[in-house]
This record gives sequence, C-alpha cells and structure tokens, in this order.
Amino acid sequence: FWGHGAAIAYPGCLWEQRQGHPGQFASLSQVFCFPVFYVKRTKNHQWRCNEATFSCSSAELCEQWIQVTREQLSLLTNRPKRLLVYINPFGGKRRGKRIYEEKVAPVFQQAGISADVIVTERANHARDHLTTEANLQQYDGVVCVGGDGMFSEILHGLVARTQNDNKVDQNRPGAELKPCMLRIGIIPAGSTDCICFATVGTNDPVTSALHIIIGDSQPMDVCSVHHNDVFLRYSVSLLGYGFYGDVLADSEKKRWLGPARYDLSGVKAFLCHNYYKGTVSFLPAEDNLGHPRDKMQFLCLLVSKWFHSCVAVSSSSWKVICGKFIAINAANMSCACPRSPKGLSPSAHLADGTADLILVRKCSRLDFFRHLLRHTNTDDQFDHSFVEVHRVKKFHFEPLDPQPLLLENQSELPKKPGFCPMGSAQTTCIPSAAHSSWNCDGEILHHAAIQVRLAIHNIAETVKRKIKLRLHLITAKVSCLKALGKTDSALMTHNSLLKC
Ligand SMILES: CCCCCCCCCCCCC/C=C/[C@@H](O)[C@H](COP(=O)(O)O)NC(=O)CCCCC
Ligand SMILES: Nc1ncnc2c1ncn2[C@@H]1O[C@H](COP(=O)(O)OP(=O)(O)O)[C@@H](O)[C@H]1O
Ligand SMILES: [Ca+2]
Repeated sequence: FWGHGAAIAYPGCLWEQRQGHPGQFASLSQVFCFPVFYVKRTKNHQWRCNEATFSCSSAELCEQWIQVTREQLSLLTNRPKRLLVYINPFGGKRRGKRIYEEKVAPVFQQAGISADVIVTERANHARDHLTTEANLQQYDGVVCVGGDGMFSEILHGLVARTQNDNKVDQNRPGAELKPCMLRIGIIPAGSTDCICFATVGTNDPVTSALHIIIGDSQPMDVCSVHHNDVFLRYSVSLLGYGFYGDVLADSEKKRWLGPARYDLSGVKAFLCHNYYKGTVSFLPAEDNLGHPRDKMQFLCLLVSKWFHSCVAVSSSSWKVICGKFIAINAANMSCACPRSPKGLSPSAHLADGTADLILVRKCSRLDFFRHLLRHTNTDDQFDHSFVEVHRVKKFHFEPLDPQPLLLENQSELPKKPGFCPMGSAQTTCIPSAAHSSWNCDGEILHHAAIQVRLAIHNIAETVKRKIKLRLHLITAKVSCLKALGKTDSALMTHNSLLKC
C-alpha cells in the first residue's frame, strides 16, 4: 500500500496491450505489469484504497521495480504483519462481524496482514483473554471491532497484562505503570465511536483499516480513576458525571434500541434536569500546555509543547469549587463523534498529560439546551455564565451527601450487562437520587467520589518518531524518483500516474 511511501506489488504478469489507432489492426506487443495498491485521501478524512498498474517493457525491469518497492516496504518497520482481532457482535447495531468480514478482512489480506480473529462470547471476554491467555509476543498489534466500551475493555486487558508481566500492582495509587508495547487498532462498530472519531476524524471502518495497515499510531493520555485509593478504571475519552452519567445509566436498559438508545435517554435526562451537589478540586495544568478555549490545532501545539515541555514550568496549586452541577465532564480528548463533530472539548489534546474539566452549573432547561445545541454547531459551548472549563492534570470529586455504602457485592445493582469494575472497592455504592454515576468511556462507575490523575506520554518521543518517519518517507520517495528517472521512458501507469 502506498499510503506514506509504502506500496505492495504483485509478481509481474504478462499483459497484452493492443497498440495503434482504433479500427486498425493493432500490432501486439508484450508488456509486463504489476499493480500497486495505495491509500488515497478523500473528503471528510476518509481514506480509500486505489490501484495503479505499472507496465514495463521487460520482465527484468518489472522484477527490478517489484524488488525496489518491496525493499522500501520492508524498511517501514512500523507496519503490522500479524494482528489479534476481537470482534464485539453485541455493540452498536450488532454488525461488528459483518463490518469486519466485508470491509476490513479484504484490505488486510491485500496488504498481506494475517489476523487471528476472536468473536467475543460475553462481556469482558476480550479483556480476560488478553489478561491471561493471549500469546502477545506473536502479534504486532490488537484490533478492536466495536465501540468505545469495547476499546476500553481491550485497553484494560492490555494494561493489566503488561503490569502483571512486569510485577506492577496497578491497584496501588501512584504506581508507575509500564507502557504497553502493542498498539490497539479500532474498527468502529459501536454506538458513539468517539475514540475512533476523535483520533481518525471519521468512523469509517475502511479508513481505520487503512490507518492500521500503514502502521499509523497516535499516543493517548490514560486517566486512572480511584475511589478511596482503590483503583476502579482507566479512561481515555470521557469521564462524565451528572448528565452523561445519567444518560449512560438509563441507556443501558435500552440496549435493544442500538445507538438510538442514547437519543431516548438523552431526552429523558434533559427533561429530568437533575443537578448534583458536590466539591470539585483540581490541579491546573501549567500555562505552557494551552487552554481549552485557545482553539490551537493539535499538532502545532504538540510540537510547541515538545520544545517547551523540556523547560521547568511553574508548579500550580489545587483549586476547589463547590456547587450544584448539571454536568461534570473530563474530556481526555475532544470526544468528537458523529453527534458532535467538534466534541465536548474541541481543543483537548490526545497526549499532553492533561484533561479538560468542564463544569456545567445548575441553570435553566433553556440555557442547558442552548449549551447542548452548541455541541452540534460552531458556536462556543463554553461561552455561558454557568459553564467553566479548566485544563487539569488531576481532579477529585466529592458529593455533598456521602453515598450509602451498603452492598458487599454487585448482585442488587442495576448494571450494564457484563459490567464489573476492574478493581472495585470491597463495598459498593447503591445509586441514589442525590448522586449520579460516572460515565467512564461508556462504562458505568457507581462510585460518585473519585480521584483522577493523568498518565503523561513522552511527547518528545512521539514527535521524534513522527519526524523520523517523515524523514524516512522522503528518503524512500527520493530513491523511487531516482529509479523512475532511469526508466521513466519505459515506465507508465495504466490507471493513473502515481505521484511519488
Ligand atoms: C439538542 C441537541 C443536543 C445534542 C447534544 C450532543 C452532545 C454530544 C456529546 C457527545 C459526547 C460523546 C462522549 C463519548 C462517550 C462515549 O465514550 C460513550 C460510549 O461510547 P460507545 O461505547 O461507543 O457507545 N458514549 C456515550 O456516553 C453516549 C453519549 C451520548 C450523549 C447524547
Ligand atoms: N459478546 C458480547 N456479549 C455481550 N457484551 C459484550 C460482548 N462483547 C463485548 N461486550 C460488551 O459490550 C459493551 C459495549 O460494547 P461497545 O462495542 O462499546 O458497544 P456500544 O458502542 O454499543 O456500547 C462493552 O462493555 C463490552 O464489554
Ligand atoms: Ca489529553
């Protein structure tokens, strides 16, 4: 695949070409050809696989081109060759298996990628398989075919396996987690698919498959969520209390509706117009990490942060805000999705060690409606007197009224099918009107009082890798152009001129 200086070529084949003017008997001349499949960017961040057929005047030249192309390909070590694929047949519109078989498997095969596919049989099947059984050394990556909840499940499985293998107790607050060496690819087949949408710019399965094939990668912040120093879950997209927590809790009982369940539960939560009393405390991020309303684009800010993050920066002090909140949202990324193309926090960055903490205080239904509506257009959803947003590195939430800690087990809790907290506290909270639940990447956390901190990716390393890859691609293209220069007279593409 020629997406970023990479292509795949089949062995040369004999291909007859008629020459001469239409209507005249064309003299047959033998030419040799090979197809090259390449990634073509189309509108709305969508990618498609195109094909160009090269033809040469001799078998030797054809072989030479195939050899050069394959040599360049082999230098792209970030491209996966063997993947472990988990398909959730239960998520979204329950089309995960079909999406994979019809849209993804064919391009994986074309790119010479082998995949071991597991269709999950229950919730947390993928997590448990990753944590205990999977032989991860034989894979270049794991692929999640599902939505954010499924991605979260695989993330937890990989992180738990990595910590277990390195004897790290992830339940210990402040434990220095070992990085996972395997990447997680996402094929969107869920209901919101915000992690895919916010990183790729679309929730198109073929586009995601092509990103996986050419070895793209995007580091992400991971929030750890604790309750009274007991680890609960990780989050990479939304941690939402109040509105989004209520939406999720209610929608779980309507899973048979598929993605539409969120619309119904969203209207119900809006009409209920619940607010929740509590105290939010947070540690603001340093000034050089930007601000949620600075509207700076991701990459330019990433590079600038890289250069600035090497210098010592002023240490912030904790801020405390008490009040009545309709929604408390921590966006670890923009949380863009088809419902909200710019997301909960359009300027939130993916791997900067911060989250954007959005506090929506008690307001009228009309004002809250206006705020929600701005998520669907270009108006600034933070430009309200009852909304404030802070870029933070850590935050805590404590409800005003302590939650009743009654249950020793989860049996009486209304729970998401198959949901069970990773490291839940020995005692469990029972939902009550005075408390919402946390929406953690689409999983329900019943503990209202939580402590959240950010894992910081090595931004410098990320940018270095991107720059190194770019330099390599330029080198690859120069060598191809040199090769073209030698044989440009004999070489042409049949379908289109491939721009190296
Ligand atoms: C008057 C029109 C109002 C429209 C409001 C639109 C606001 C949309 C904000 C979207 C935020 C999305 C945050 C993503 C959360 C997901 O992780 C989670 C689980 O995803 P998945 O497992 O793929 O289903 N999705 C949700 O919590 C659904 C939130 C929907 C809120 C309407
Ligand atoms: N085979 C299965 N049966 C039931 N639940 C499953 C299965 N596989 C995964 N799950 C669970 O389904 C939940 C939702 O998955 P997800 O792909 O996020 O769909 P959606 O986007 O519709 O929420 C996840 O919490 C996951 O643990
Ligand atoms: Ca972030």
